[in-house]
Amino acid sequence: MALKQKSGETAGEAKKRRLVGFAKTDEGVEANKCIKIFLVSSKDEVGAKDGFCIDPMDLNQFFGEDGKIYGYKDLMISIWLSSVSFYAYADISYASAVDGGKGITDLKLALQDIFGEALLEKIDFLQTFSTDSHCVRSIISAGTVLRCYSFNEDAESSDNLSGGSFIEHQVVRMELCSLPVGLLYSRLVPLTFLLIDGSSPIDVTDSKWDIYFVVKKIQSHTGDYDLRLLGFATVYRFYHHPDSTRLRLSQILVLPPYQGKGHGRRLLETVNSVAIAENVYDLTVEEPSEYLQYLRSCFDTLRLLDFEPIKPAINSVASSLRTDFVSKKSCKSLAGPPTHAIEIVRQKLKINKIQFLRCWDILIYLNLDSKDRKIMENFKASISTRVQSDIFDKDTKSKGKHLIEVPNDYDHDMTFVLYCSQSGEESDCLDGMLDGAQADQKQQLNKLVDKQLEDIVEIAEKVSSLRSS
Ligand SMILES: CC(=O)SCCNC(=O)CCNC(=O)[C@H](O)C(C)(C)COP(=O)(O)OP(=O)(O)OC[C@H]1O[C@@H](n2cnc3c(N)ncnc32)[C@H](O)[C@@H]1OP(=O)(O)O
Repeated sequence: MALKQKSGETAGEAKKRRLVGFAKTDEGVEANKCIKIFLVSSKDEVGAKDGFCIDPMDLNQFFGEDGKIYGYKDLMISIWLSSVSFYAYADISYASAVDGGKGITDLKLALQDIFGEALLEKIDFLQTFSTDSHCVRSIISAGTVLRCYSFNEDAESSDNLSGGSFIEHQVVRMELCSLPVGLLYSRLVPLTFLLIDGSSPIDVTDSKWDIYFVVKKIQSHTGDYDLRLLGFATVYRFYHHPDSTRLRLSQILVLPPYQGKGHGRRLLETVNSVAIAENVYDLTVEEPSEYLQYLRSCFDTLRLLDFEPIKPAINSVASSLRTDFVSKKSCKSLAGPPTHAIEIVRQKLKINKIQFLRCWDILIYLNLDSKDRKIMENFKASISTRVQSDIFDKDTKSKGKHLIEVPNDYDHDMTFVLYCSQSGEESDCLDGMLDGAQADQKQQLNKLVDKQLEDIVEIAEKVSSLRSS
C-alpha cells in the first residue's frame, strides 16, 4: 500500500496552505466518492484507470458512523484487486493530510478491515502475477467436479455445443476447512463485503461448510490448462432431527464481469442437485438479495411447472378462481397449496414451504387468463387473503393485538409493529392512535398486495419466455 504526497512543498508552505485549507471545519469526504476498485487480471492493467471498475454496495459503511474520511485534501484511493490470485493493492494519494478538527482517518487500518491479509504492498502485489498465477488451479483441482458445461463467451449462451468457440466451465465442490481452500476463501471475503449486502465472514474451521466454485478452463498453447475463478457459493450443513441434514446457501457471488451470463444459475442448480442427490431435508437461502430471490423463484417455478404430483392441486385452485364469484371464505382455501403438495415438493425438490408459497402464486397465475378482469380480481383477492393472514391475523385484534405501521430508517416500503395490550388497559391516547393507524392499514395492505402481484407477473413473464425459448 502506498501513501503519496503529491507536491514537493516546504514545511512553511504546507503549514500556510493547511491554515487556508482547513479554516472551516473539516467536512470530510465520503468513502464512496474517493475510492475506486479495479479488477485486474495482469500486471499491465495495474495503474491503468480505464480497467474494469467494481461497483461496491457501499464503501461508506467501513468508515466510521458517517461513512466519511477526514483529514485529507484531494484524496484518491485506487485499489487493484487481482482476479487471478485475489490479492489487492491500494494506491493512496492526497495533496495534504492535516487534522481539521475531526482527526485524520487511519486509511491503512480501514482498508485492512475490508481486505485483511489480502492487502499487499505494490511490489509484492505485482509479484503475485507470477508467483500465484496458478493458485486457483492448484487449490481447486483437488475438489470434486460436480458439473461441466461449455459456454460460448462471444454468444454469452449456454450448454449448446453447436458453433462458436466454447470454453469448458466447471462447478467444483470443496470443504472450506481444508487449509488451502480456507486461505483462498479468506482472500474472497473482501469481495463478499463489497458486493453482498450485510455479508459477514464465516468460520472456515467448521467442517460443516462447503464451498462451490465456478471456474473456467483456460487452455494454453503448450497443451496445459489453467483455471480462472468466476464465482462461488458457501453452503452450510445443519443437523435436522432425528437423522437428516438441511443445506443452507449462505453466500453466492459471481464476479461482476461474469454476472448475468448464467453462472449464478448453474451454481444454484448444482447446489440444488446435491440437495436432491443426498436426500437432505430441504435447501434454504440465507437472506437472499432481491435479484437472487428473483433468480431463485424463476428457477424453482420452472422446476415446479414440470412436477406432476402438484398439477391436480394447481388445476383445482385455478379452475375455482375462474368461476364468476369467489366468496371470502373460499378465498382462504384458494390462498395457498394443500399440505400434501407442500410436503411432496419439499421431499422431492427440496424446496422449503416459504419458497414454495412464493412460487405457488406464480404457478396459479400462469394457469389463469391474465386478460380476464374478473379472474384477476379473484386472484388478487386470494393473494390479499394470504397477505392479511400472514401479517395481520384478524383474530389477533380480539386478543388485544394490533398491527400498526411505523416509519423506518431503511427505506423499506413499510414496517409493521404488532402491539399487544391487556384487555381494558388501553389508554384513550393509544386508542386514537390505533384508529388512525387502522384507517391506513387497508391502504398499506393493498400496496403490499399490489407489489406482490407485480413480482408475480414479472417472474411469470420471465418463466414463460424461458419456456418458450
Ligand atoms: C444469500 C446471498 O448471498 S444474497 C447475495 C447474492 N449475491 C449478490 O448480490 C452479489 C452480487 N450478485 C451476484 O453475484 C450475481 O448477480 C448473482 C449470484 C446474484 C446471480 O448470478 P448471475 O450469474 O449474475 O445470474 P445468472 O446470469 O446465472 O442468472 C440470472 C438469469 O437467469 C434466469 N434464470 C433463472 N432460472 C433459469 C433457468 N432455469 N434457465 C434459464 N435462465 C434462468 C433469471 O431469470 C435471470 O435472467 P434475467 O436477469 O435476464 O431476467
